[in-house]
Amino acid sequence: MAHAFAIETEGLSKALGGRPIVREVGLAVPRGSVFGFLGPNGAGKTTVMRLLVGLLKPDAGNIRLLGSDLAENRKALMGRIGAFIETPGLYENLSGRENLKLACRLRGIDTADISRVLGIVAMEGAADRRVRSYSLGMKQRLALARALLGNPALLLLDEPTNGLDPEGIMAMRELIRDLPQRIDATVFLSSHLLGEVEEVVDSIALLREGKLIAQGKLSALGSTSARLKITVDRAPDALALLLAHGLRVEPGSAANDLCVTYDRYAENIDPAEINRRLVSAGIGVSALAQERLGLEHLYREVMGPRPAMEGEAA
Ligand SMILES: Nc1ncnc2c1ncn2[C@@H]1O[C@H](COP(=O)(O)OP(=O)(O)OP(=O)(O)O)[C@@H](O)[C@H]1O
Repeated sequence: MAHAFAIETEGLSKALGGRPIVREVGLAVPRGSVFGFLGPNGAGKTTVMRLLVGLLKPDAGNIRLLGSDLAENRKALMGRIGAFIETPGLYENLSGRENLKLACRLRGIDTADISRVLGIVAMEGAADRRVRSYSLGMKQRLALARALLGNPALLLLDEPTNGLDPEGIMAMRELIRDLPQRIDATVFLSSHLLGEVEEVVDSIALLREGKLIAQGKLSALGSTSARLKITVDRAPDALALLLAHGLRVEPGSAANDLCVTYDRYAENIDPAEINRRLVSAGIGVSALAQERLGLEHLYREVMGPRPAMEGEAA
């Protein structure tokens, strides 16, 4: 049956140790998307993942995966979902291939699928070595291969680049970016690092303190804020003039620069009109550039300032 969403939750809530950890989360993950589930450490991302694969039972709310209710169809659904949550959980004394064979046996998957998934994660060459000798990046790739066994329609990846070195992060990122072309699946991916997912996902949800605070297509979410950078010959006069017109304007990084920040959808800001106003007040305008503020800006706005590091001034 066709369904628009690979994951849909409604009022999903869970308390752990007497503390509410997941609070009325309503996720809507479009089918076929690469979806980034973002939030700072401790926001509750792993707990949501564990609820989605049935490792935890919700206190309240519903979960629909691939169009079916998880509580009613858990067994059938688990055969269509690949997941990699928290640690890779591999047998160190077995080779990569043996780990995959074992996973096939446990899940009733034909072992003929092993060469396909090894090919996707580019691990054919190392498949017969013991996992003990693998780098963390290789272990993560093998864990991804295991999640891909049986050609799942939904793939849940919890912080797949956690603990990897920059090279490992790059390799995993490229792998995830290419997944939609290689497999016909929805990919739901959690991370606490925005920069890490920004290039690979098409939609995101932001979680803070167990609550969903934004959700939608990256293009829509990331591009609503915009900035107009203006270079003038009399910055203080220009600043006063634009403030008097009710614009959100502040001095820019250089002495002759001003920055106007606005919402592209909510506010109708016309750069040509601003230029005319400045020029007719006798202010020379030498440059006027419009730039969209990326997801980084939204993330900071929604998530609040980055907490000060140890030894850093507050
Ligand atoms: N079994 C548990 N009992 C009590 N509290 C728990 C339990 N499991 C998790 N928590 C708490 O729930 C909160 C959310 O944890 P969770 O691991 O879901 O966050 P996260 O967003 O995945 O963070 P991280 O990126 O650090 O993994 C944390 O404050 C954690 O200490």
